[in-house]
Amino acid sequence: MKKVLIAGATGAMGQKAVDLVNSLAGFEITAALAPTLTKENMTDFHLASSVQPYQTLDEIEDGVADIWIDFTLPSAVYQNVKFALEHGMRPIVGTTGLTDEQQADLVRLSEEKQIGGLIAANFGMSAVLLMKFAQEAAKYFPDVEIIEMHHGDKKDAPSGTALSTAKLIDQVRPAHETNPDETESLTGARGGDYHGIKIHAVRLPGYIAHEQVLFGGDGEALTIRQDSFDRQSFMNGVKVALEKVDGLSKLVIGLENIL
Ligand SMILES: NC(=O)C1=CN([C@@H]2O[C@H](COP(=O)(O)OP(=O)(O)OC[C@H]3O[C@@H](n4cnc5c(N)ncnc54)[C@H](OP(=O)(O)O)[C@@H]3O)[C@@H](O)[C@H]2O)C=CC1
Ligand SMILES: O=C(O)C1=N[C@H](C(=O)O)C[C@H](O)C1
Repeated sequence: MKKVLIAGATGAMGQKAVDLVNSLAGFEITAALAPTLTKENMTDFHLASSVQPYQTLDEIEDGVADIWIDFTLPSAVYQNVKFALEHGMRPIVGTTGLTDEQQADLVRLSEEKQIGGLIAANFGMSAVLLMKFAQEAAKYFPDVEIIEMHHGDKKDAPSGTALSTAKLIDQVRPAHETNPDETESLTGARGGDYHGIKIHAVRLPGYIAHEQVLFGGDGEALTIRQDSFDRQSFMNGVKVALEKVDGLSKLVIGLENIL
């Protein structure tokens, strides 16, 4: 039986992860971490009374879990994953907001400790395919902008998926010219900028997680779009990660690299 700790167990994604692990044979939630989680309110979050609740990292005992699932906050994820690796737990990380330096640092630590895990900006198949198709299209359409649309509670912008999409496009797109005369009469009107790729972040109630990649060419355009209508859609990817994490020898970046 693999022992699992869920960090962010009280959150929107953490709750989906709790239900997933509760439903899987061969895995057991033994611990959960969230600042407001207590012995008293644990069952409200579908956690069995045998689960050890923690509110802070320094309370967590050695050996309490083999696998660390993380759906927390951009401000917490680096310390969490570092803690997991330093205490022999295999991280499966969905939380966004890690900088390139933080990610590289965690990969180095995982190599040093020889502990496998996964960091995935998006566990949904439609988003993984969107990123793959967008990278392919960028070889032929260097003029591209990204629009990501999320629920109003999202803390980080742009989304991790949009940033990953921009990085993948940046790896392959040919050099191209931008309009040197462009100005903004309203700051931010042209969106965020990743190496010349504009990213526009929309936050509205009713939305869950959606992304469009717009390519423009001479007299034609290509739009690639994905929609996550239900957070349950991310759980297929988390399940694959749970099944494969034992076979990984370091932190892998991107769900596509373990499929
Ligand atoms: N990779 C993917 O496929 C997906 C990734 N995400 C990402 O997952 C993350 C979480 O999203 P979501 O569930 O919507 O967010 P929520 O705000 O709903 O949940 C955040 C959770 O983190 C907990 N938390 C807050 N601070 C800490 C801390 N210092 N240590 C540990 N836990 C903490 C909160 O606990 P409390 O309730 O006690 O405050 C809560 O349980 C985001 O980064 C989001 O972008 C989201 C969807 C899919
Ligand atoms: O906060 C969310 O909801 C999501 N976060 C991830 C991201 O930032 O890309 C994945 C998905 O977009 C949902």
